[in-house]
Amino acid sequence: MSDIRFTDKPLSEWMRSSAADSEIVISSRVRVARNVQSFPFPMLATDQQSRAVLDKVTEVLQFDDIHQFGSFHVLNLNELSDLDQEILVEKHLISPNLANESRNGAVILSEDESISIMVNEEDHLRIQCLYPGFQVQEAWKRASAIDDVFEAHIDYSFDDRRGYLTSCPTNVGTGVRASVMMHLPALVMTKQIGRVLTAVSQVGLAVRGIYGEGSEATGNLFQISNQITLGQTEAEIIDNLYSVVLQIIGHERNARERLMTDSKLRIADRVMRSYGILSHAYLMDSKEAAQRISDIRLGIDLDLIREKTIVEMNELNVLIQPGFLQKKFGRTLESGERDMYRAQLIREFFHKE
Ligand SMILES: Nc1ncnc2c1ncn2[C@@H]1O[C@H](COP(=O)(O)OP(=O)(O)OP(=O)(O)O)[C@@H](O)[C@H]1O
Repeated sequence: MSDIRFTDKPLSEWMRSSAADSEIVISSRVRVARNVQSFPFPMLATDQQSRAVLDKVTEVLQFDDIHQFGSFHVLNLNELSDLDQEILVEKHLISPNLANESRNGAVILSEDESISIMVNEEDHLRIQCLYPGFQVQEAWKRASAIDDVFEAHIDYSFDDRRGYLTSCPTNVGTGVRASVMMHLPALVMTKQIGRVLTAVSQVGLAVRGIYGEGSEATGNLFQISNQITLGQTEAEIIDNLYSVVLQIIGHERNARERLMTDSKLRIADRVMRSYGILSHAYLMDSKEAAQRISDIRLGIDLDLIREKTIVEMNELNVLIQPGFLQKKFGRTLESGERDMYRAQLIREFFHKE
C-alpha cells in the first residue's frame, strides 16, 4: 500500500522555511534526466522491462550512501487513487505525464518532499530537487549529489560525445533543467513584462506557466528555465539562469518601488479590494483566485497587509486546486460546484486567526 500522507497536506515541508528573495522567487528547482543502460526508453519498454528498471532504481535506496539525504518513500502510481495522483501533480511532485501515461511509474519522495524522483516517466529517472526562494545553485548541488549516488550503483546511458542520452532530444547532454518560479505582478501591471520575457527567450531561457510545459501563467507566476542542455556545462547552465534571474528580480523590485511612489493609492485600493473579495465572495473560479492571491502576495511585500504571510499564500495556492478541493470536501465536484467550495475555503482561510 502506498503512503498517502504526502497528499494530506497542501504545503510541502520544504516550503515552510524562509529564503532569500522569496517575495519574488517562490521556489527554485533542478531536475536531472537519466536513463538506465541497455533498457529501452520508457515509452518503448515492455511491462517487464519497466518493472526491472523500477527494481534497479529502488534497490539503490537499500545502500547507505543515499541516506545522507534522509529517508525516502516509494509511491507506486498504480496503488494511488486518481485523486491522490492529481494532488501530487498540484504539489509539483509528479508530472501529469507520470500520473496518466506511465507503465510501472513511481515516485520516490524524501520526508520533506524537497526531493522527488520520478521513475519511468519520459525518462527512466527524473531526479528533482526543490528549494524555497532563489536557491538554484543549492538545488543543483543537491540534485547533482543525489545523481552521483545513483550513478555509483546504476550504469547510465551515456555517450562520450553527446553526454547523457534521454528520450527527448531536447534533454540530451547534461539532462539538466534548472528553473525558478517567479511572481512578477509589478512588471505585468506596468506592462514591461512582454519586453522582459522576450529578452529572456533571446538568451536561451524558456518561460512557462505555473504547471510547466503547456500551462498558463496564471496569478502572475512565471516559470523560467534553461532551454539548452547540450554544448554547455551544468555550471554554465546554472550560472546563466542565476544571472538572468537576478536581473529580473531587480526589474521587478524597481517596478514595485515605482508603483508605490507613483500610484500608491491605486495599488493599495487594488490589494485591499482583493482582500475584501477573497474574504467575502461566494463564488470564485481558479483564475480569479490566482489573480487575487497575487494581489495579496504583493500587498504583503509592500507592507500593505500584515495579517497574512507569503507562506500562507503558497499554501492557499495549492489548497484551491481541484484535487485538493475534492479531497477536502470528500467527493467529486463539478466545475460550478468547485467555484462555490473554493470561495468557502478561501473565506475560512481569511477569517481564521
Ligand atoms: N521552480 C519551480 N518551483 C516549483 N515547481 C516547479 C518549478 N519549476 C518547475 N516546476 C514544476 O515542475 C513540473 C514540471 O515542469 P516542466 O514541465 O516545466 O519541466 P520538466 O518536466 O522538467 O520539463 P520537460 O520534460 O518538458 O523537459 C511542473 O509541475 C512545474 O510547475
